[in-house]
Amino acid sequence: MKSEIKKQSLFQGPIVRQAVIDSFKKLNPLVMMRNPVMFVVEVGTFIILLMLFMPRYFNIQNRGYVFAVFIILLFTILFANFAEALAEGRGKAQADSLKKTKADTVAKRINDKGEIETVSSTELRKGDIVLVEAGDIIPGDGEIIEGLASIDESAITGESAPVIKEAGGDFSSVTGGTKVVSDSIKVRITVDPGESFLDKMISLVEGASRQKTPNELALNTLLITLTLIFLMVVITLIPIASYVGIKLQIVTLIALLVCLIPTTIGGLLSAIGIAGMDRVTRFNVLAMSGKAVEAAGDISTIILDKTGTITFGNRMASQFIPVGSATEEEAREAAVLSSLKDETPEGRSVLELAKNQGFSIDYSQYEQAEFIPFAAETRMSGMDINGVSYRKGAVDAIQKYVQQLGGEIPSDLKEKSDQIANQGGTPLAVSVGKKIVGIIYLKDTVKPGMRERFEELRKMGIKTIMCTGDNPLTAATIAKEAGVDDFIAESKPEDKIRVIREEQAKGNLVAMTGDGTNDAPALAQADVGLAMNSGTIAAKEAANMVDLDSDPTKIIEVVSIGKQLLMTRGALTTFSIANDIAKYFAILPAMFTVAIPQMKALNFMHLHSPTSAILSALIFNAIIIPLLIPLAMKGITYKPMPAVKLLRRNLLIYGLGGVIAPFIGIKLIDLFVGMFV
Ligand SMILES: Nc1ncnc2c1ncn2[C@@H]1O[C@H](COP(=O)(O)OP(=O)(O)OP(=O)(O)O)[C@@H](O)[C@H]1O
Ligand SMILES: [K+]
Ligand SMILES: [Mg+2]
Repeated sequence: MKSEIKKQSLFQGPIVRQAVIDSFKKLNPLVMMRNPVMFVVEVGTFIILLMLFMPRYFNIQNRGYVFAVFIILLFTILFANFAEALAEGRGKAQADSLKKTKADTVAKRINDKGEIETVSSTELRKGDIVLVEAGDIIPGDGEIIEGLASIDESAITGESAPVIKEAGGDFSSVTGGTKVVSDSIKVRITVDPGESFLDKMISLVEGASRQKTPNELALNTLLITLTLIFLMVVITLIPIASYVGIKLQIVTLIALLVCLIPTTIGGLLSAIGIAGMDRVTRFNVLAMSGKAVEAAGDISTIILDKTGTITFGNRMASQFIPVGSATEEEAREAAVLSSLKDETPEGRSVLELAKNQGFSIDYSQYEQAEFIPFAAETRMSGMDINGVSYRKGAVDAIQKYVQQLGGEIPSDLKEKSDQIANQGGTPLAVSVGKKIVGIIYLKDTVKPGMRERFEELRKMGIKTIMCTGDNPLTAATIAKEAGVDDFIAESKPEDKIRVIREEQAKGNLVAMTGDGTNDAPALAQADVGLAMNSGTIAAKEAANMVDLDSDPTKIIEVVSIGKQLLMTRGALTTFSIANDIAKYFAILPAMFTVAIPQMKALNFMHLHSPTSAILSALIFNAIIIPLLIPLAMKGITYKPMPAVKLLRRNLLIYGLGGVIAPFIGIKLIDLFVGMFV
């Protein structure tokens, strides 16, 4: 587990240089149009440029003043462009290093005749089977169909410790570009060229597929409305001014407009969003959309599965316990027979334990048998031979199964399975025909630190629900040990979806973490579906986030980042609008004092001269954007506390701060500008 963020300086040389170049490229009006507030500034700047070229036509006397306004406005736009380019640049740098991983590799494809032919990885198609041996790079995304290998996934996760992947179960998916360190596996390729995980990851961090989120769209509408209102305010000033006998200069009106419209948030808005996505990536979580990250900031319930999420998930058989009149030998033999072709880790661990206990078996006897693979629906697995059925599975499932066949339930079954469940283990009942002969004790352990992590979530006001296919006693024991708020036992895949839908119906946003194919529908239904990279392909496709480190508690960081993103955007919007109001008081008196001496009373800032006042307000308006870039990119620090308290705190800092800051800032700038004008 590693959840500390990868540290990286905000202003790295090459990224900054590229961002400066991009700031100019983004002056293209077609690009600028996507940001209506800054587009208005650009139009104003262009009009002023025309005035500079045709001073006589516009009757310009003070060309120096006009030129100064032009330069300041140009920089206002460039600063906003720089913020966005800088945020984008960090993702592009990461994409470049991923592209290096994506170089073509040689694949050993197995053809219909079972022969191996060497082809380029780019020729592989969905459904192809390849052999990957120790030292080979896995040529494409796929699922292991045979074998077990340790795999170095550092090219994608940055984590150097190899991970074990094996056929069957929840740890069977492999990613193209990673390397087999030991053993050999057969992999069925599951994607066509260009659709691989790495391709998706590159386009994601590059921001190529970035779209405005619902929150951003809503805020944009607000900003456009404000801009239109202020445009009207400024236009109505013209008749008012001429009524009192002042002819307002167009330059001054444009300057006033730019000061009033929310340029600060308009300039930083997209940088905030991009940086939020980038922060998630830095935690080794791939978010498929900004919408998912924002939703994470608002969730109130998290559904987690037990095995592999809260516990380590290497459920290993540790004991065969006979029940009823059966002996331990009978229980062991039945357990083995029900697991002969069970490819899940649980199934293999049964064979392993029996072997270690000195049990041996003649496999050739069972070639005719019909195998029943494990299914989350039935919660059983086994085999049928010569009319006898061998089954193992969840105790309640096996009980129902033998009762249907007319069998009896041994009197000691409940006591013995409860004992295992009370210790947090999973009991699997084993049956031969309609007789239950024993119990397999599957051991699993809760991951360390879970209790603290769930406590953190509780402080954020988020409820945790553990959803497991396991029996209620085991579930209760693990739930208590891990400290989740609630649990649901014996749940099938559709039960997980039902729980999520019920929460959503109450108006709550729900997050779900999972790794298995049986989790896929629920991952898709949840507002935030976080799949483990170690998990199955179905789970990863259904989810809208993938954790490369396969650490389910990462959801906590994702939630924090989501909250931070929403808070940062809210705080800077508040600051920006509060700011604009203050600028009004700097500029308006300056415009009118010449004609109406009484307006002097409003000039409590005692700015040097009307021209200096306007220029100072404009300069403040411009430089506040780069000054706030670090805050926009790093985000406001989030500490778990109730939402109301948080809101009050932020309003105080950014609302009040936003009103006060410009008075101080403009006054200081005026002291300097006043020396020249
Ligand atoms: N290989 C197997 N053969 C028979 N029964 C199994 C096997 N593996 C698990 N079971 C039983 O089926 C139940 C459900 O298993 P499953 O892996 O689907 O759980 P789940 O819904 O993913 O929940 P969790 O992963 O939190 O335990 C288990 O609790 C166990 O009783
Ligand atoms: K402004
Ligand atoms: Mg599971």
